[in-house]
Amino acid sequence: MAASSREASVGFDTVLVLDFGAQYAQVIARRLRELHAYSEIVPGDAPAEEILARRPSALVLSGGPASVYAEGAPGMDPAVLEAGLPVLGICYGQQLLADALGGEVARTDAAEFGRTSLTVDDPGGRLLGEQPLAQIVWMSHRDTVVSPPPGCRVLASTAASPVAAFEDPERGIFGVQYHPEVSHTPWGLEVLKAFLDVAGVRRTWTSHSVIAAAVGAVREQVGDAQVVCGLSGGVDSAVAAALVHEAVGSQLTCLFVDHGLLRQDEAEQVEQAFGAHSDTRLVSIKAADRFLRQLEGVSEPEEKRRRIGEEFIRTFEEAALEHASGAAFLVQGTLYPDVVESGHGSSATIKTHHNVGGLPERMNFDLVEPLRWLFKDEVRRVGAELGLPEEIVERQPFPGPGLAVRIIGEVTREKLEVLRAADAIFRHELARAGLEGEIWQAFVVLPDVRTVGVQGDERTYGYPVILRAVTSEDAMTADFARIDYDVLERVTGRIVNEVPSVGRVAYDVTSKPPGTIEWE
Ligand SMILES: Nc1ncnc2c1ncn2[C@@H]1O[C@H](COP(=O)(O)OP(=O)(O)OP(=O)(O)O)[C@@H](O)[C@H]1O
Ligand SMILES: O=c1[nH]c(=O)c2[nH+]cn([C@@H]3O[C@H](COP(=O)(O)O)[C@@H](O)[C@H]3O)c2[nH]1
Ligand SMILES: NC(=O)CC[C@H](N)C(=O)O
Ligand SMILES: [Mg+2]
Repeated sequence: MAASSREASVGFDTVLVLDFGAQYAQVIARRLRELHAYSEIVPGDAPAEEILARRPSALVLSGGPASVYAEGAPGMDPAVLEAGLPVLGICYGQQLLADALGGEVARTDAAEFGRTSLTVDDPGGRLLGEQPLAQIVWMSHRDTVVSPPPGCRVLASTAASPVAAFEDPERGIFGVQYHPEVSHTPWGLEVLKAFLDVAGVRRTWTSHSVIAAAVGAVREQVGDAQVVCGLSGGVDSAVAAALVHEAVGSQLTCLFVDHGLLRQDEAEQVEQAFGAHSDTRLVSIKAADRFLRQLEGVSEPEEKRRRIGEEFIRTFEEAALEHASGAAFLVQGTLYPDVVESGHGSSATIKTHHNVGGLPERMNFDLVEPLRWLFKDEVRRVGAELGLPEEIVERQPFPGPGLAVRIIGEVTREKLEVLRAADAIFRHELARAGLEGEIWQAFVVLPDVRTVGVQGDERTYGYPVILRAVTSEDAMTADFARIDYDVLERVTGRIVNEVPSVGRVAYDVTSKPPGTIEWE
């Protein structure tokens, strides 16, 4: 069905991150890619054949919540280590490596969480050889390696970790107790870079080479067949469409669906932006009635996504018959975080994004997803490189299920109107205050409750709305935006005055985690 990972990595040296349940295995993959080494995440316990079939040039073992000496602790197929690939273990990964190779791991008396002072005791090694002897690292552990595997030299220590880093470059074995992937470890990126250098990983993964590889893979996948692309006006589908257009030109027809869950004036704006300056055929489909019918009486978020995902596919199928000679390939702008959050590998399912887990079992399409292995910032760079205008490349994300996941409970036409009006005011005022650039996403949420107020000496009993604005790097983590109270006051004043049924406005100050960006 979907393009396999092997197609994505053709022509690039690949570093596989074996995930042992780390909170942010993605962050390791991101950092490696920042260093221009292509990286993907696989479940830590995947069979050796599966891992080696990807022809990795090196492996990184992630952190994880378990203790290696505990019963049932996640481990790896021993044949993976026997293959002799360069390996870097991080935290749990380091402990696993030590345990597998004859070292010793034990619980320490003093756990280390957060900022920790590290001493490089042996500056003669490859991993830390170029680094300051005293430095700050970020730790998150209770267990520690007390003796390294025979043949490995100890490079560094902290108060609670006698073996905070070890290596045997001859055998390609490296381990660090701390987290080089997080920005709180100032010399962390240098650790990863040193590892890639010793491992001989070629760092050739750039937007330019990504485009060349993706264009080739798309051509090979679709041949001279007709292709349709779900185009939302968002960054991901715009970049996916541009890539596919580059690959197969006039075989591509883009389908924009107005499902009645879009923001104020959005349909017209998308039609204008993409109809005007693009040489790709764009078909605009009015489908509000059928989507809203599917959502009648539905309040559970996963069920909303599933129904919307299915209705998208049915709409695309009909449109492909009518406008694209029954095209059997569907291009989607699916990104890596969509895949990860929908419960890929060993990560938990947070929400089944409509375009991944929300897809129906039966459909008449093979998927073409050239961005399935990319993070958002990487997609933006690819878009810029393909020459897409800045207003498209820098656009804030908007979820495919649209306002349906911002109306808590059942979606009705009346609630859609209330939310659209409030949302337009919030975004307009942010733009006026010049804050759009620093905010990842800003929107309004309509909860399923009523609230008492007083306006013009009269009791009101209307909706509260919640303003949500976040900063983020890749939507995997996020923080609430520190918006000026004056701006919030202006927004609130306008909303309660201009949207009659809203009597109260709140600002959401939750980060992700523990919240998610959307409320559903
Ligand atoms: N209104 C729509 N019409 C057609 N296709 C859509 C629509 N909304 C979403 N899709 C499809 O679902 C995919 C996933 O949606 P998603 O919102 O994650 O991406 P995007 O809209 O392209 O970019 P962004 O994340 O920046 O909003 C899109 O890339 C597109 O293929
Ligand atoms: O196309 C989409 N289909 C979905 O079902 C979906 N759910 C969340 N999002 C968007 O994904 C990013 C992360 O959102 P969360 O923190 O709410 O999980 C944010 O950018 C969200 O807007 C979706 N996009
Ligand atoms: N962050 C981690 O990988 C923790 C590893 C292990 N659970 C410990 O406490 O040491
Ligand atoms: Mg979108």
